[in-house]
Order: sequence, then C-alpha cells, then structure tokens
Amino acid sequence: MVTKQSKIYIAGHRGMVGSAIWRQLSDQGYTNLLGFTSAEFDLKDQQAVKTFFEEKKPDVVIDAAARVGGILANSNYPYQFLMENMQIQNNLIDAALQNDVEKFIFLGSSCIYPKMAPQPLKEEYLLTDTLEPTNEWYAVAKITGIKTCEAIRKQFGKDYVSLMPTNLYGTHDNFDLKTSHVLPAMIRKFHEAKENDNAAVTLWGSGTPMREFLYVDDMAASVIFALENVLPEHLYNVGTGVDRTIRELAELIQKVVGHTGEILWDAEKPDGTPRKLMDVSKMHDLGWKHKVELEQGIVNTYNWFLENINNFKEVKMS
Ligand SMILES: NC(=O)C1=CN([C@@H]2O[C@H](COP(=O)(O)OP(=O)(O)OC[C@H]3O[C@@H](n4cnc5c(N)ncnc54)[C@H](OP(=O)(O)O)[C@@H]3O)[C@@H](O)[C@H]2O)C=CC1
Ligand SMILES: C[C@H]1O[C@H](OP(=O)(O)OP(=O)(O)OC[C@H]2O[C@@H](n3cnc4c(=O)[nH]c(N)nc43)[C@H](O)[C@@H]2O)[C@@H](O)[C@@H](O)C1=O
Repeated sequence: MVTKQSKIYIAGHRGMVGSAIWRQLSDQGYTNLLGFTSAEFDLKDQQAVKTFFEEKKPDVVIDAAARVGGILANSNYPYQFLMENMQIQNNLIDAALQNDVEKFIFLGSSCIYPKMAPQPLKEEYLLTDTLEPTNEWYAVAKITGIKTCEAIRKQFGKDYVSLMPTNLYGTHDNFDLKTSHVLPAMIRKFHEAKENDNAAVTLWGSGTPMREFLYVDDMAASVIFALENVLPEHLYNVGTGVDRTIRELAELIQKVVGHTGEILWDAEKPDGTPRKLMDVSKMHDLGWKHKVELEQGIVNTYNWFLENINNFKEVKMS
C-alpha cells in the first residue's frame, strides 16, 4: 500500500516529466522522494543501479528516465535510442524486482503502436503490425519495457504498470532545435523569428501529419493516479483523445507567440507517422482525464520559456 511516507524513487526527476511528477508529489504531501542526476548516477551502469537499490530500498519506482528526442534525433541515433533505453529500463526494472519494490510505473510512448494501425489506437493493437521507421528503435526499447513489466505481473503478481504517453510538452521541455520535439521547436523558432523582424520560419516536413499533445502537468497527474490506485491491466494510453495537423499546430503557436512572418516547409525533413491518436477511454473509465487544453498549455509553456530563456541550465537550448 502506497502512503505519503512511502520511499518513492523518481528516475529522471530533473526531466520535463520527472520534474512535474516531483513537484506534484511534493505539493501533495509525499515526504520521502528520491532523485539523482545522470551525473551523480548513470542508470546505464548495471552495478551502480544494483548497489543503489540494495542501499536505498525504495518502496516505489517511477521511471521517467530515458534517452528522449524528436523525429530527427530518433532517426539519426537509432543505436543510442535502442541500447541506452533498454539499459536504463532493464537495470531499473530488474533491480526493483530483486529488491522487492512493491510498485513500478514505466513510461512508454505512443510510437509503440503499428504505423498504420486503425485510429484511435487501442492498447490491444500493440505488436499487431510493423512500426514507424523513424523511431522503431526507441519503440522496440519501450515495447521491451512494457513486456518486462507485464511478465513480472504475470509471474510474480507485482503491481508493475506501463503508461503510454502521447506527445508531451510543457515547462522544462527540451528546446534544442536538433533534438527537440515539434512543439518546443516551434515555440523557439517563432519566438526567435519574431525578435528578428518577423523573419520567415522554416518547419519540417509537409505539415500534414496529425499529432495529439498532452500538457506535462496532466501527464504527471496520470502517473500519480496510477501510483494511488491499483490499475487492473498492465498497459494504459494517456492522452487527450484529440489531435490536429502540424500545420494547425504551427498556426496556433504563431498566434500565441505573436509572429507575423511567413511559414515555410522543408520537404527534405521526415513527416514520420501520419497519425497516432490514442484511445484514452480506459484511463477515462478509471477516473483520470486531462485538464489543460492545448492553447492554454502553449501559453503556459511560452511564458515559462520567456521567464527562463536566459537561464540555460533551465532551458535546454543546446
Ligand atoms: N517528451 C515527450 O514527448 C514524451 C516522453 N515520453 C517518455 O517520458 C519519459 C520522460 O520524458 P521527458 O521528461 O520528456 O525526457 P527528458 O529528456 O526531459 O528527461 C529525461 C531524464 O532522463 C534522465 N536520464 C537520461 N539518461 C540517463 C542516464 N543514463 N542515467 C540517469 N538518468 C538519465 C535525464 O537525467 P539528467 O537530467 O540528470 O541528465 C533526464 O532527467 C521518458 O521515458 C520518455 O520516453 C513518452 C512520450 C512522449
Ligand atoms: C513523442 C514522439 O516524438 C517523436 O515522434 P514525432 O511525434 O514524429 O516527433 P516530432 O515531435 O519531432 O515531430 C512531429 C512532427 O512535427 C514535424 N515538425 C515540423 N517542424 C518541426 C521542427 O522544427 N522540429 C521537430 N522536431 N518536428 C517538426 C515533424 O516533421 C513531424 O512530422 C519520437 O520521439 C517518437 O518516438 C515519440 O515518442
């Protein structure tokens, strides 16, 4: 039974998702949170992870640590996105099992589903067809994590559960233009172009793919929902259930930022999967639902970006 005094280790506690989880747990009176930076403790190091669990013996593990990036980073570094993510998650999950951790929350991604699966994507579509080529390595790593947690539920009866976030955005996001996801990249590009006399902004692909976006505070709330409840199944989609084209997203962000110049599209860059809208009815039926709609989330994120733009430690710009 998880209580406010349970020792909860948040792997990746400084990341966009991990820091939101930490903030919300602290605000809700959880007094025994553990977190370490990758400089203090490399989760790719199996022995270091084993020693950490033997010494610290957490009651709960929330895994928000991973090698994360947008479509270009995934496409350019397939080996790292596969190997690093398998090392991190396998070290954490196995050490948790060996040290009798009662609850483990694993974060996957909507890219685990087949590229051309029917939409909206249901959890049972996992492994029914081939993956999107631009991020299949990251997806295979995530699928391994999901199946590992499922095996532990089946064989050892432990409450290890996997949440599948849709595209996430928000405060403490990554704004580096080479490795970031589309939403923070657009905020930065439109902002810098506005400051440069409303110069034209060049975006990637055709603008026709569709994406669903969940604000990071809602994602953190879904993790705490999974922490405080024993969810009956092993895998749950977490999203808003609403998507839009990348072009529509660009026009919305352009409006929020106040850029008035031209938008150009670089067809040399990949579009990625045409659509990956998730069916979120299972989490809705259990009682979780998102609260922050897209335009408000973009306003919050842009305000945070402006407040922190000169603090490079906070805003990952390179
Ligand atoms: N952002 C998104 O759109 C989506 C994210 N997700 C998933 O959500 C989770 C969190 O993502 P997000 O918050 O965006 O990612 P971030 O990149 O913001 O944070 C990742 C965290 O992982 C930590 N980390 C990475 N490698 C190591 C390592 N070798 N050893 C120790 N710590 C490490 C980093 O620690 P440090 O800061 O100390 O270096 C960082 O805090 C991930 O599992 C990701 O796959 C799923 C779907 C969408
Ligand atoms: C969360 C999810 O995130 C990734 O999948 P993705 O959603 O395809 O990634 P993305 O956000 O980078 O792109 C979404 C769309 O947006 C277009 N796009 C336009 N202009 C820019 C731009 O300037 N930057 C970026 N990054 N994309 C742009 C881009 O061409 C694409 O069509 C994987 O990590 C995947 O594994 C995963 O889990």
